[in-house]
Amino acid sequence: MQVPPTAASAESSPTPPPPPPAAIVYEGKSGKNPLEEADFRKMCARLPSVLGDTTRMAWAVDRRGVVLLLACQMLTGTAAAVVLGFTAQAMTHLLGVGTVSERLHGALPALTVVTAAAAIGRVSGALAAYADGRITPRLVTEADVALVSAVCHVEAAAHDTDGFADRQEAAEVGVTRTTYMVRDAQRFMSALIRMIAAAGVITALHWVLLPLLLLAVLPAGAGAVLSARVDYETHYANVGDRNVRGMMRWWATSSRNGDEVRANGMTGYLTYWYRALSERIDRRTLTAAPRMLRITLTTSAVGGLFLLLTWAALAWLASTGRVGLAVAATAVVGVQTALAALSQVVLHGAALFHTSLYLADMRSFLDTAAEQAPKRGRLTIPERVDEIRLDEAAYRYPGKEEPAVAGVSLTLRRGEIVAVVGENGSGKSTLTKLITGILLADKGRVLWDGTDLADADPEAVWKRTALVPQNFACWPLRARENITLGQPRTFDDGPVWAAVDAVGMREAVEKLPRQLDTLLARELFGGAELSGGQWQRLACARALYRRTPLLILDEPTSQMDPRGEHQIFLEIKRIAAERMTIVVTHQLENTRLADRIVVMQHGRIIEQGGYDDLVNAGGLFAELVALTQDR
Ligand SMILES: Nc1ncnc2c1ncn2[C@@H]1O[C@H](COP(=O)(O)OP(=O)(O)OP(=O)(O)O)[C@@H](O)[C@H]1O
Repeated sequence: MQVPPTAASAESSPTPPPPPPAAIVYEGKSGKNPLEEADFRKMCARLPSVLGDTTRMAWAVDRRGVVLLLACQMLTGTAAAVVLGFTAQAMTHLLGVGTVSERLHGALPALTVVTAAAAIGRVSGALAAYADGRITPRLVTEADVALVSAVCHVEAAAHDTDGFADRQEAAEVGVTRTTYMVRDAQRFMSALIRMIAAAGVITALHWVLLPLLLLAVLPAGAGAVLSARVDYETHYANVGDRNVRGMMRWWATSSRNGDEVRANGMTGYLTYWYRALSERIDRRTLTAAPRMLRITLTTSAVGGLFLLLTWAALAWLASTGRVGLAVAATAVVGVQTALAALSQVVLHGAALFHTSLYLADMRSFLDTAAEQAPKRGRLTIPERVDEIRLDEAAYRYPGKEEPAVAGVSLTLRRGEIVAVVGENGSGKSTLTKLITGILLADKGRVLWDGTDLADADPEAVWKRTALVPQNFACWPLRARENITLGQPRTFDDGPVWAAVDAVGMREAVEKLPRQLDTLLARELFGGAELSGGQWQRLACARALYRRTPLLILDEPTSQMDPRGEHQIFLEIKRIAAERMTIVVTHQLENTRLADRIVVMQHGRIIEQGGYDDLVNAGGLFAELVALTQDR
């Protein structure tokens, strides 16, 4: 394996050092950290809504679990209050007057209650953890499925908008954080209840203890929230890099790209790249560590000072006789309990707040995705379509100066085969996306038997389309689902085998270990793999199986042998009468089968006609044909 030269060796090397990963800087709306303007008060004010949201989401997945959780929390809190209250009573007896046995006897009823309440507290705590265990997995699944579904449902154009993938990555983190949501909320709530109970008891003993106690814990609270903020800032700064690292990880380690990686000697560069990017992420994370340390040290010092004051105040109250010894002893227990509960409130409150930041990313992404879901009309498309008409249709990708399709007028009729040709980037694939309504024209219209695609339900349109895209998917599904895409037409496999035959794949499928039931993923146990051309044949079978009024094949035979290609084009001709067929191709010989050839350049149609007419016309088509013959 060739390792890229280091900076030192690069100096003596005649080749330049490998370039570091590109820096990705996002600007604009989605590049703004939502925390930049948030302050401590706003953060605290956010907790009730986070609790409300958590409850609502949990309620939607498991009502009984939520009821159990809430009941357990009330019980835990009450038990804590009872323990503290009766400890105070027991103290009064134990530190009161009389013999040891008389004092113990007097304290016994209170001690019994303390024991029972403590036991109830433990049991309800365990039940609360059980309820959390019931709710959380389903909550995570719901959030995960909501995210996958939202991404699958957005307009295709949404993927081209600035920062979409990064916001999706941030939302993915939100989904994983859902795991902690209920746990954090539950711990926060039970600490809060314990704290209120303890604070009540302390205030009853002497009011001055309460403000001192609060002052002792608040700095720790501020510290925890500030640390959460620093942590989130780091996370936010790393979103872009993590996103591209995740993509590269898949590309570099997937066996699909393994041959290219190895034979092109890319392993060294890819691992260098991966390490370099990971180190950049680490550097940002490490920069945050000293800030975190400063925050923790400062807030702990201030908190410790106030705690000292609390104990001093208690000593002063007891030594000056302002409170009795029994009360002072109870106060010690109360202060300890309240302090522990307050620290927990602060800790879990900060954790909850922290989690809420990630969840907010998830929610905001889901909201954005909902806004970017198709908002077109509800018109349906009948089973039979006779004509598709493009009326000065144009489309410009976001962030591009020039339109990819710059005003195309074209009419396709049932029974017709139209070949679309043109040089790379001339707008052929974009045109097919406009015809199928994957993209909606910015200007002009696309009409299916008079129905404007902007007014039609996209699902209704896509029920009538079949597409073999240039970059087709090799689904890790069984061979059967790779053809039907999970939409069987009959209970038997007749139509599936018909599609297999149409692309000449019967022999190959019959040789698979479990024929149509074979999992087509070498990476999975029991899975099998097809060759590149066989996968492409399967992608064609998938489109042919659908039997729709519109069939679009974008470079359908680029990986096929002549026999496969011949077979596909025979099939296209055989079924052409019942549909409109569009074939995008650079194999100009294949355009001979078309009724009409459309030549595109810079997003416009510059020539149209039959093969011989266009060759004789001496235009771009003739030039391209001549180039194919110049060997
Ligand atoms: N998702 C996208 N975002 C931005 N620009 C795009 C996108 N897809 C395509 N383009 C641009 O639109 C123009 C037309 O692309 P299109 O894929 O339609 O060309 P094509 O004729 O199909 O090319 P090819 O023969 O290489 O497949 C090109 O300039 C391309 O860079």
